[in-house]
Amino acid sequence: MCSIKLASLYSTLFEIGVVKFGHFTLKSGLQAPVYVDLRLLVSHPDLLEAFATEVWNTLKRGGIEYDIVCGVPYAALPLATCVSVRFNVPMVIRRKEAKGYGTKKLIEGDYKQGQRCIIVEDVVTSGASIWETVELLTAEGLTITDAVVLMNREQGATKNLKDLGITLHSVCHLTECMKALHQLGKIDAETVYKVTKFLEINNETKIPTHKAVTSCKERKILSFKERASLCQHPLTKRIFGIMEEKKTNLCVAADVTFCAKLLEIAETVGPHICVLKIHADILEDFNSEFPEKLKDVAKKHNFVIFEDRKFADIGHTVYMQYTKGIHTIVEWADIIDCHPLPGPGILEGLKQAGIKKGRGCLLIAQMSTKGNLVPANYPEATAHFADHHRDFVIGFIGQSRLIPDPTFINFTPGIKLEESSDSLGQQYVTPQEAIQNRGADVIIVGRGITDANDPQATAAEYKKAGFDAYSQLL
Ligand SMILES: O=c1ccn([C@@H]2O[C@H](COP(=O)(O)O)[C@@H](O)[C@H]2O)c(=O)[nH]1
Repeated sequence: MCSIKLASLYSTLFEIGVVKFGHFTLKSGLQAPVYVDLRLLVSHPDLLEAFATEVWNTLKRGGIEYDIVCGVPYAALPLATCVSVRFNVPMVIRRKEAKGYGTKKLIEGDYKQGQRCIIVEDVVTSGASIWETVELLTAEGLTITDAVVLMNREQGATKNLKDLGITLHSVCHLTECMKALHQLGKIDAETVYKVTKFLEINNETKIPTHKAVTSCKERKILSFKERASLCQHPLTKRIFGIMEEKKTNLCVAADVTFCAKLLEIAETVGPHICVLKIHADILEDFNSEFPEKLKDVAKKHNFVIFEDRKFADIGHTVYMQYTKGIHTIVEWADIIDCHPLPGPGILEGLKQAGIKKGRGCLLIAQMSTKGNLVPANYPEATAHFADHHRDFVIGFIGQSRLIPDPTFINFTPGIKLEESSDSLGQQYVTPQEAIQNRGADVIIVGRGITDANDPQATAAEYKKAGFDAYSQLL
């Protein structure tokens, strides 16, 4: 049972449209029957102040001591500001991006190393945004052990943050709010049932691990030349050699539907790339002469060919998909990729055909798309898998570096010069973000280059951005 005071606050939240019931898509891509939009609080200063007082009381009841507050940008900034002003606690502001001029600070405000900071958040699902803020403030020397949230959706954040050493204090819980609204006659039993079921099924959302598992600070960054010298697999050695010689870590994804167009792109971007990635199955006029023509261009411009087939079946089937049919991929693709999901059999099947031809395989550890279902522990399991198949696995496709081993190549798709997304869930980060913060070695760029007015000049631009980003780490 919640207090009368909280019940009346819940009722007001419902009246002003902060808590809504219906069909919503969350930031993670998950479809939910309930949505909490606390950004609306800024239009109700009395309510904002009432909740700031509840935040303060929650921390007081928990006996939490702190010197500074910091709101998770941007939605929790008004709440943190209100706590700061109302209770006279100094505040710092975390910027989402460093300023490109002046001090280039990521945190605004005065603070000293070792000061205790409390993180203030409006709503939590997995706790990812709180954790991002904790990581950043900790790197700046602040001490963080606790966070406080206004509305806990009860979908895993408390446990996720506890596992990371952060105690989460919650002013309101979604189930409690829903029960209060039902008792007050604001919502019906069916809505309560739907939301309860949704929360039961989705109570273990994870903090996505898109940041490099092994950060650049923790591993020594080697030049591509040094990495080539360490490799056992001839193909990995060759790719690092090309990267060093051509000063490029750019892979172009030529997703076009006619062979002539693909060959034209290969000619145009060839001088700027180390790898050309294709999807042979989208070529409407694929024919037996095409692979030979593509191999000639690859030889001329010194790049390797990657067929992004994303194999995902049992060993016997993938062996046939790799070697038979109209594409006979094994005959011309230096690199292929597969999902490790089916288990070791998939690699055994591909290896039977690929090893003797000196081919290599990338394991798909993470996807770049919004709402993808890759579980949090999948990338680590993929890394383990790679370790046991070094004779064929040459690296990973993913959004973060999985293991520091410099003999694996990390390819990252979802790259554009500006952070953005497409209408079908693709999410883009910049070459700098992918390489410097997420540990990518090779950036995969598709439409950013192929749809540009001048693909050659744009490829040169991406080549420079990617190579500079890596060189700055050395
Ligand atoms: O997680 C993944 C895995 C593969 N891709 C592939 O990369 C390119 C990206 O093309 P853009 O035009 O730059 O979006 C495309 O061929 C995908 O099949 C990926 O995007 N995400």
